[in-house]
Amino acid sequence: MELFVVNRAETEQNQNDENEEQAMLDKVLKKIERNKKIRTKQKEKEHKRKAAKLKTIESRQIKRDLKAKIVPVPENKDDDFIDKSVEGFKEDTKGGELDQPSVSKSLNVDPKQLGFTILGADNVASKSKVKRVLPNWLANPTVISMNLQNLETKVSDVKLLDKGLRKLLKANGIQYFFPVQATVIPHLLETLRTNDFLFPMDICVSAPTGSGKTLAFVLPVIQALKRHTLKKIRALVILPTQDLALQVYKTFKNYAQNTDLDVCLITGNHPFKVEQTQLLYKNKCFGYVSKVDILVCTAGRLVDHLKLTEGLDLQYLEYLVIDEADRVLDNVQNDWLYHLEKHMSQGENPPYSGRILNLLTLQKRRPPQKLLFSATLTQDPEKLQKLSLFQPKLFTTVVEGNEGNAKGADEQQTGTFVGKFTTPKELKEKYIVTTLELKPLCLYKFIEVEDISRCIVFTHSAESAHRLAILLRALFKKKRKIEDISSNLPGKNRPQLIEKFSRGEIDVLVCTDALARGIDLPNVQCVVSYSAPKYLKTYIHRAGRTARAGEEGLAVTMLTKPQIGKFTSMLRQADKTNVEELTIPEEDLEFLGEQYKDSLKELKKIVDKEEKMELDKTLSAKKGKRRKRKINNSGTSAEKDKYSLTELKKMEVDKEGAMKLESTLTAKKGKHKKRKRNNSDSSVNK
Ligand SMILES: Nc1ncnc2c1ncn2[C@@H]1O[C@H](COP(=O)(O)OP(=O)(O)OP(=O)(O)O)[C@@H](O)[C@H]1O
Repeated sequence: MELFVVNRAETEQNQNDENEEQAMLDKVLKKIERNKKIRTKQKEKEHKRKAAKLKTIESRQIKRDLKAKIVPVPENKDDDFIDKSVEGFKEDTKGGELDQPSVSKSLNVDPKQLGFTILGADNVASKSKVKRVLPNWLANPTVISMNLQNLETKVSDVKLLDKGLRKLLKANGIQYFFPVQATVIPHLLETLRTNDFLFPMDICVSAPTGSGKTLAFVLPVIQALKRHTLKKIRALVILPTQDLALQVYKTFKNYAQNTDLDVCLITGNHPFKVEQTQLLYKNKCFGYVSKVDILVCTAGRLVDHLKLTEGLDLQYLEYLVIDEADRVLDNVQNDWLYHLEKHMSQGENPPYSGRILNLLTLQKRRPPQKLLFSATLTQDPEKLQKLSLFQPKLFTTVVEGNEGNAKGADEQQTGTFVGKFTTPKELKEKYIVTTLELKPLCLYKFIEVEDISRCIVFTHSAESAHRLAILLRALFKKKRKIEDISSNLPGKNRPQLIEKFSRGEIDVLVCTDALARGIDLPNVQCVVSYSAPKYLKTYIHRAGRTARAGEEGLAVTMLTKPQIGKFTSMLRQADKTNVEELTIPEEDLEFLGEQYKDSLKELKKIVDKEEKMELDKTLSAKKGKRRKRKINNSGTSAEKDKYSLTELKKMEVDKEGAMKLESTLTAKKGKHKKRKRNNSDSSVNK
């Protein structure tokens, strides 16, 4: 029985195993079947995908063939966006129809109907150039003549101009107005008549260097302000550099001499406190009172005063003049416009929220009239937008072709005129090709051969200006008086040097671009760009230091061979295609070899000496600082007082403070002496 039981159990066990095996087998078979199905599906998909790909490639090929022959944009003669000079744009002279390609014809595809460029084509026709669309006021300016030779407008003919000002002009030798003055002055005087009931329209003036832009704003501003006697800052004139601000200040002073108007200059050339006292004073009854009607300043110094001068009030501003406007607007470091607007919005409700200069018109308050001037005025509407110009008007000169025809005339009629940077007609331009090693010698030879006696040389840095001046001095010996001027020079010395050059006491002035803009120096025969200018604007302003006010002048640029291409293409932007090369034969330079070597040695000697002096100076300054620290830490109070007195005197910052300190010191000394005497007397008595 037991055995039977065991056998039965074994057969049952075997049966179970077989079943399990079968189930497993079924499972595997099912899995294989499923995988097979998936694979065939995938294969089908792959097949379909390949077929589709083949189809797209074929269709693309067809499109490409088609595209290669058709013109993408349908004809529209009035469309400014189509640059008709683009290759492929062929006009049928008979019917004005587009040149229909044969393939498109055969495929029965009309490019006019297509009207779009087919993407992905190999032979893509070059894209048509997108033309700038300017605001109407920029596209349709009032064109000013560039001719300073045949002047037509007599000063006495401009009856709108005040008699006193006309007299002063004559006294200064001005009989006729230059074209920019003849156009802008009457316009501003005319708006002055309507200012009381209409908000004044802002103006932008773009005219060549030396064409008399300064008087175009100085005279109307003086005439407008002298009508009322309210002592408030009513005109703010912003300039990019100290030297230029000083020059404009002098012009204002000159023409405001017979009026009650007070002109003030703030550029940082004087201590801050001194400038503050020039601007205003504090009255016990009325608080802060302005001493100024016309404020001439640099943007940076204006920001300092807006932030720190209590009582400075620009709420009564009638004119905001920005000379060299493109340069001033580029001045982002101090963000003068933001600070000015913030200042002008003081007391506004709601408080400052940006663009106050425009908000004023919305709030029906008279905004200051903005007058922008430059020889290279920006035509970037976005930059001008920053100033929130109110119904602006553009006055500009046009580039004249060789035949004397104004090129811009046609464009002006079509409303696409954008103007170009222009230089005076009297300016001659040349370039000299040389190597870096021979450049100074080349310059020397050029000045000598051309017999140039009044010349400005521009270099890229203060250091190179200084070294070039030393080298030229060594080369010329005493034949020419040469000086260098740069921002490294202390503030007071710069105007002195400029004055000296104006008086003719300096023959060659080597400088950096700090002097490139606006500076009006008489009778400059030639301007040399010793370092090639990087930008067209820089070139135009440098060259503009000569050929001013209708005089003749020469601008020479020194180039190395690799610089020629970039220079000529830069000039092409201003339509200058005939600037000639001026050759200085190398043979002429060869026999100067010994002289050049000696001069270089002298340069090295002087530079070494200067560097040593500079080092000594820094060392003594450090010593001074250490001494100061020592005295502050451990010195007696008498020593401290004496030290701070000398420091104050040195700085000339607070003369009153220095005097007070001096008097307390002498009083202390007196007391000390008295005490000593008393002591000795008492000891004698004893
Ligand atoms: N109507 C005029 N007749 C004679 N000379 C003039 C006249 N107007 C201005 N000038 C003189 O022309 C020179 C150049 O004038 P101004 O400095 O105003 O030129 P600008 O256009 O401002 O030049 P820049 O763009 O370089 O600043 C000055 O010496 C000035 O005295």
